[in-house]
Amino acid sequence: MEGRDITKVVLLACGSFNPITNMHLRMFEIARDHLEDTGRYRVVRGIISPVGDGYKKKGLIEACHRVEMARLATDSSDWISVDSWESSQPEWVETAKVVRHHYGELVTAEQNNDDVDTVKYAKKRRIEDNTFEGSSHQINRDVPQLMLLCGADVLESFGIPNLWKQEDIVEIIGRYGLVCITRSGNDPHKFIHQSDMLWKYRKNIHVVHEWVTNEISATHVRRALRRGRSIRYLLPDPVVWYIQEHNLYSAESEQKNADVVLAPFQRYTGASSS
Ligand SMILES: Nc1ncnc2c1ncn2[C@@H]1O[C@H](COP(=O)(O)OP(=O)(O)OP(=O)(O)O)[C@@H](O)[C@H]1O
Ligand SMILES: NC(=O)c1ccc[n+]([C@@H]2O[C@H](COP(=O)(O)O)[C@@H](O)[C@H]2O)c1
Ligand SMILES: [Zn+2]
Repeated sequence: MEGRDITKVVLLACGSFNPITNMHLRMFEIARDHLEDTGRYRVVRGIISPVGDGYKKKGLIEACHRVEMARLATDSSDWISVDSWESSQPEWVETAKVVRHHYGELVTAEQNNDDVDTVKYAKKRRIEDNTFEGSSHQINRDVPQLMLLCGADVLESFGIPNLWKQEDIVEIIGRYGLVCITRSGNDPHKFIHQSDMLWKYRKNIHVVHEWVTNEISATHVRRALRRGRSIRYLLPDPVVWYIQEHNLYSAESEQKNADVVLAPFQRYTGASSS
C-alpha cells in the first residue's frame, strides 16, 4: 500500500516541440527522478502537449506533424504520452487553461475509476477545501497532483512584459506547481530570488539541476536540417525518418509567421502584425 504522504504526480510539458528532441524526453526522466528522490512524490504519468498553430511562433510547422513526431518519440515510453487537445483548439490556448483542462481530465478519470471500483465507491471521498487564494475550488486527494514541467528559459519568460498574465502564473505555480529543468544561460534560482511573486510560491517550484548539460534545442535541429547536416542521435530515429519522409523543415518553413506577432503579445497588447 502506498504511504499516505506520498503524492501521485502527473507531469505536463507544454511547448512547440518543433520538432521534439531527446532533451524533451530527458526532461521527463530527470524530473521524475528528482521528485521521487524527495520521498514525497510518485510520478505516475507524463503528458506532452504541443502548442497549436495559433501560437504563431516563427518557423512553427503544422501541429499535425509536431503531434505525430511526439507520438513516434514517446512510443517506446511506458509513462509519457502525447495529448492533442491543446493543438486541436481553433486558437492559441493560454497555458493556465491547458493545465486546468488536464486537471479536469484527471478528476473525471478518478470519478470514473470510483464508479467501477465498488470498494472505492463506498469509501468516503477525501475532499478537502483548497485554501489557495481563498478559492472555493476543491481538491480531491485521490486525484494526482498536476505539475507543469518546463525548462528554465520558460520560467524566465515569465518576466517578459505582455507574454504572461500575472494571475496565470500565480494559478500555475500556486495552485498546481512547477518543475523547472536548468538550461545553460538561465539561472532559475536567481530569477526566483529576484521576483517577489515567484519567491512567495517558491515551495511549489522544483528546480531540477541537470548536471549532464545538454544543449540540444529544436532550433539547432531545424538549422542543421536547413544546412543538410545530420540530426541523427539528437532525436529518436523514427522522428528522423518522419522528418525525411515528409521533407519537413526548410528555409521556407522557417519563414512561417515571420511577419506575425506571437499570439500572447497579440492577445495582451492588441497588436496583430509587425
Ligand atoms: N536542452 C534543454 N534543457 C532544458 N529544457 C529544455 C531543453 N530543450 C527544451 N527544453 C524545454 O522543453 C519545453 C519545450 O520547449 P521547446 O519546444 O521550445 O523546445 P526548444 O528546444 O527550446 O525549441 P526552440 O529552440 O524552437 O525554442 C520548454 O519547457 C523548454 O524549456
Ligand atoms: N501566457 C501564456 O500562457 C503563455 C505565454 C507564452 C508561452 N506560453 C506557452 O509556453 C510554451 C512555450 O513554448 P516555446 O518555448 O516553444 O515558445 C508554449 O506551450 C506556449 O503556449 C504560454
Ligand atoms: Zn524553446
